[in-house]
Amino acid sequence: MTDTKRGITAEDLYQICYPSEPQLSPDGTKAVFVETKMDELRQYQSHIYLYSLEDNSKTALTSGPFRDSFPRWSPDGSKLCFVSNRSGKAQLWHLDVNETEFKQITNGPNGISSPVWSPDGRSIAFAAFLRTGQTLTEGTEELTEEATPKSITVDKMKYKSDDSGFVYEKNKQVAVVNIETGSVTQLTEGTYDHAVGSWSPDGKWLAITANRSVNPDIQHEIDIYLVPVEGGEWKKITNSDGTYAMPTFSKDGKKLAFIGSVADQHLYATMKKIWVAELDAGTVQCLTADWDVHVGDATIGDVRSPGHPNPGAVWTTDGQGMYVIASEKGSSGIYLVHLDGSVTKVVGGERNVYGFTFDNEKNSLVMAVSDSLTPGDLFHVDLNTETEKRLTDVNGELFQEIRLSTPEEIWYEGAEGWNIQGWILKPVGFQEGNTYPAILQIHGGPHSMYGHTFFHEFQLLAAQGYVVVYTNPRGSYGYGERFVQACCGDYGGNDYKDLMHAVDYVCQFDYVDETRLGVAGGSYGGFMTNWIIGQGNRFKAAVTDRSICNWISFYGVSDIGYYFSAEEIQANPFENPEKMWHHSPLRLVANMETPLLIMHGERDYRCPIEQAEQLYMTLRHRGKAPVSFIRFPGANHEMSRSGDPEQRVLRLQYTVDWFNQYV
Ligand SMILES: CSCC[C@H](NC=O)C(=O)N[C@@H](C)C(=O)N[C@@H](CO)C(=O)O
Repeated sequence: MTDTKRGITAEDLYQICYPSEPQLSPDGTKAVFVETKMDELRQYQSHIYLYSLEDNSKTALTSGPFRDSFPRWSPDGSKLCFVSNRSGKAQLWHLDVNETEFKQITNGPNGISSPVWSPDGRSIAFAAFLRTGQTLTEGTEELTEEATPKSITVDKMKYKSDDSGFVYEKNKQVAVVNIETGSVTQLTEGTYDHAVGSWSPDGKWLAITANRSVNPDIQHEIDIYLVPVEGGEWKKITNSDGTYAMPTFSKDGKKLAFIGSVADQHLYATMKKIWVAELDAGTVQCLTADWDVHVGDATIGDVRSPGHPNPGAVWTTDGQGMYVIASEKGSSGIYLVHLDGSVTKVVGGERNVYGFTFDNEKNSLVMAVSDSLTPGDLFHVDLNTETEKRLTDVNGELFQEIRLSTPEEIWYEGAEGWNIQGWILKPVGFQEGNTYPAILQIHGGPHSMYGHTFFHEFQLLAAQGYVVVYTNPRGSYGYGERFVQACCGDYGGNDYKDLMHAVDYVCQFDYVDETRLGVAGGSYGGFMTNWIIGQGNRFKAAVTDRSICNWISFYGVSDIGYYFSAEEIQANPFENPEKMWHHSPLRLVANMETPLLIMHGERDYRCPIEQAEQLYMTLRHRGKAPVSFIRFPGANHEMSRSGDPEQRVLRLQYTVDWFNQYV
């Protein structure tokens, strides 16, 4: 039979869509969700859809060239609110389920996010960025952001963020809007960032998070607070000893569950745990202290933008536990954490659960799931019968014409005999007896996890005839706390060896042509790519994206530089510049002879473009290896995942062209 299917292309990105944020209605008969896709102008659109679990119909509730998100049911299920940029900035909108008209509720000067309904359905709490002195005034007063100032006085260290740009004068504040009158009450103020958590069941308290330390530049702790909605004294729940997030009240209002980690020497290289506060007793306890698994979705992909609102800890009705997403060995699933600390896997499998909504009455859920061959779809799970039903197939038509490669999982011996997990993607159209070039892909973070999720770039390389190898070296999530922390202070040491052992492992297969190897990675993965080509000429070509090459300059220019390198490199430029330099690939340029493609976003504040500029200039000056430098105007660190669609496609094309030319 002739295979009429084709390999995936870079431009297929324009067709790929995905659902997210499923939210079951209070009666459990329907779910709303967000579907994100690109329009004919190659701009993102996201719309709110309604899925009826009774007749399996799917209806678009919103449309047009807008980004709609955060759909949330009112407690009685008669209304929906959502966030939309349809009037310019992201504002809160409101929709009566039986009507088609939307009503704008907020008019925050810099947009709003994260709406949460009050239990009586009269108000909605939300978060908004506000400049010092700026307020969320009542009603619909027209407020516009001032023009770019002629000068900027920087008087704090956390003054820019890759995500939000220059935040020198803005802070995230929590407010409550009455949906009938539109009156807004701002609950927080000052030069601190706050985030909305949940309402107490009696509607009197709002659980929020904030870093209100004396010096938030240096003290990174985030605390949980209870704020009385009608005014009065706040209650501080945690003790400024860690970073805590997403507090949710138990149904009886007596407990608060949240996700976080204690701040010891590690801020990032620490797995998130589940915590519970007993509000009357004033105690806080870590429920999962002995569970060596990261709470949250650590999976890294390149189709969905990271940081989709995650349900956090979802209490069971009997208050005896909570459902969470957690990440293990390349998969993320749903787990039930009991109050006694025991944990039951509720939804497993080789896949990436990136969102869910639970129906306690029916003991069922709707989840958003990706796997190696699916960018994302919604599934209904009935936990009584342990049956699953696929609700959407949003890329079904497109993927009918595409031949994808199915990854094969590998476990191999890394440095010090450690067991390392990885995957091999054989070329599309693979034929026994043939040999193929291979590309090693390295993820960033370094505290993230490759896994059972869709990766367009890998499929594209497989379609171009490459074997793609991707593994989780030490530093990755998914294999316990010791594994996550094992790269700290040793960048380019055993993490590098774990990756080289992966290359040795795949080169033992007859189908891999070990004379035709390439290497690619982004961010920390770009650091490692630079490091690898500084070690010798094993690879024929390399692609380094949003990379780090010099920890000394990174310290002062990255939004996280001054504390990220303290933990990850375990050095700073004023006490131990030698160590900073020792771990900097720029130190190794004299050895670099591998043809290198450098790609970087010009507005990347995480790994600023000066990193790419230094590497490019030094390599050009030496003139030993072909080097090409592609700058992406306006792009930030997230460009390859959620940036301008045309830039994303260009980036993929440059990558393929570079490997096709040199490998
Ligand atoms: C504020 S998040 C903490 C820093 C984060 N590290 C996570 O482990 C990070 O941004 N690190 C970059 C250097 C990096 O490697 N980023 C990765 C993962 O987001 C990337 O692919 O860009």
